[in-house]
Amino acid sequence: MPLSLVDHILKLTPYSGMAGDLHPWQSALISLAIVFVATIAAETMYRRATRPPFRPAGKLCLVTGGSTGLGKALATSLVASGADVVIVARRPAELAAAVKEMEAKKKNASQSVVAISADVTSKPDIVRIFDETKLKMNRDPDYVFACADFSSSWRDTGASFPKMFIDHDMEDFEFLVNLNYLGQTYIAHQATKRMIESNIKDGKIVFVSSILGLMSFAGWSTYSPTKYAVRGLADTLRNELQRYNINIHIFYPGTIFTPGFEVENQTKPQITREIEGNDEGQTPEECARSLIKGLEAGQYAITTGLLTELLRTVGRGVGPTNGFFSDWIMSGVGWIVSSGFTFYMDYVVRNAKTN
Ligand SMILES: NC(=O)C1=CN([C@@H]2O[C@H](COP(=O)(O)OP(=O)(O)OC[C@H]3O[C@@H](n4cnc5c(N)ncnc54)[C@H](OP(=O)(O)O)[C@@H]3O)[C@@H](O)[C@H]2O)C=CC1
Ligand SMILES: CCCCCCCCCCCCCCCC(=O)[C@@H](N)CO
Repeated sequence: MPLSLVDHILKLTPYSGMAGDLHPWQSALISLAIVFVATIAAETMYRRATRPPFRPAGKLCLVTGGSTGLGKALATSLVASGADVVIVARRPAELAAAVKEMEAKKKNASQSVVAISADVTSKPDIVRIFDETKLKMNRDPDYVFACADFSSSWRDTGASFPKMFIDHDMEDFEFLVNLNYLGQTYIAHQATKRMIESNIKDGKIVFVSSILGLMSFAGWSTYSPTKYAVRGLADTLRNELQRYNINIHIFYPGTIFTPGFEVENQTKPQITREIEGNDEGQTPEECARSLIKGLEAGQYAITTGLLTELLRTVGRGVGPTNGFFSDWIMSGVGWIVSSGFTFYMDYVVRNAKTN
């Protein structure tokens, strides 16, 4: 029998004695394994060569919602890695306290940490955020992180979340679209303009969605749709802004133990609590670390653990994977698990004694 390609390769190895003895099936299987390993190696090399760089040292980072919770943990970590940071939120006292904490984390004395009090739902404020940044820092931001959220802010609006659909006022829906969806849209829009104007190289805009941008259930009728919407925007801009060398990322955290989380728990229906109880949760610092790890790996869609990984891969739609084969395998598991979730969530809702 003529020698197969595998036999020729075997002859180059310490197993050269086996050349010619292989069954055609064995040859075929070994060939497949070789192709598989070579493809994964090529993919890994290609990803490394093309991944958008994340090097915060010396960069100007703008973090909305940077005074508490995830935004604050993230901004603090950016300061610790040598970045200049601007944090944006409304309440001046929280901003000042956060800046003070961050000052202590600076790597070198020349770094600046600045706070801007502004409302991301106000169009004039959006422009002012970038004008003030330029005035105070003398340049436009390299990286923009859109972390501002409703959670700690509903107290002064009268709106409250989460609730059952029928218990909401119509204004509640409008409020969250303005803050969670339009707030991130406006920030990204203005950031894009400034980055193009200033010819920023490898600029970054990071959107913050949620596990509730990948799945939803009872209690989240106002919030979850805005987090799905953020994904629609991120998917669009990831494609469109490549022309300007602006890299887009979207983050899907699960439960984070933040001030916002405490506030939302005040109105959280029992059903919502019960379903959410399956999520372990993270501290803001752990969550910020997950985000940074994903940025370092150059991932477009970044998650925080197995649960969000399963949902990300099973619901990818059309967009980049974080690994062609690994995501494929993960999505197979996700396919089964997400069907289980559906039965479970419906069971909880149908059998609940009260809302
Ligand atoms: N906590 C959780 O369980 C989860 C949170 N997320 C997401 O993570 C992000 C951060 O959440 P989290 O850390 O819990 O939020 P927090 O409520 O702890 O912090 C919210 C931040 O946003 C600021 N903010 C609120 N409204 C506005 C506004 N109109 N203009 C400017 N700044 C504003 C707040 O300051 P101020 O009120 O002074 O303006 C504060 O700095 C959000 O996008 C949230 O949706 C995702 C998954 C889970
Ligand atoms: C087989 C049975 C398993 C059932 C699994 C169901 C798991 C669901 C976990 C959902 C966690 C929701 C976190 C909300 C995060 C968020 O965005 C809010 N905190 C808003 O701030």
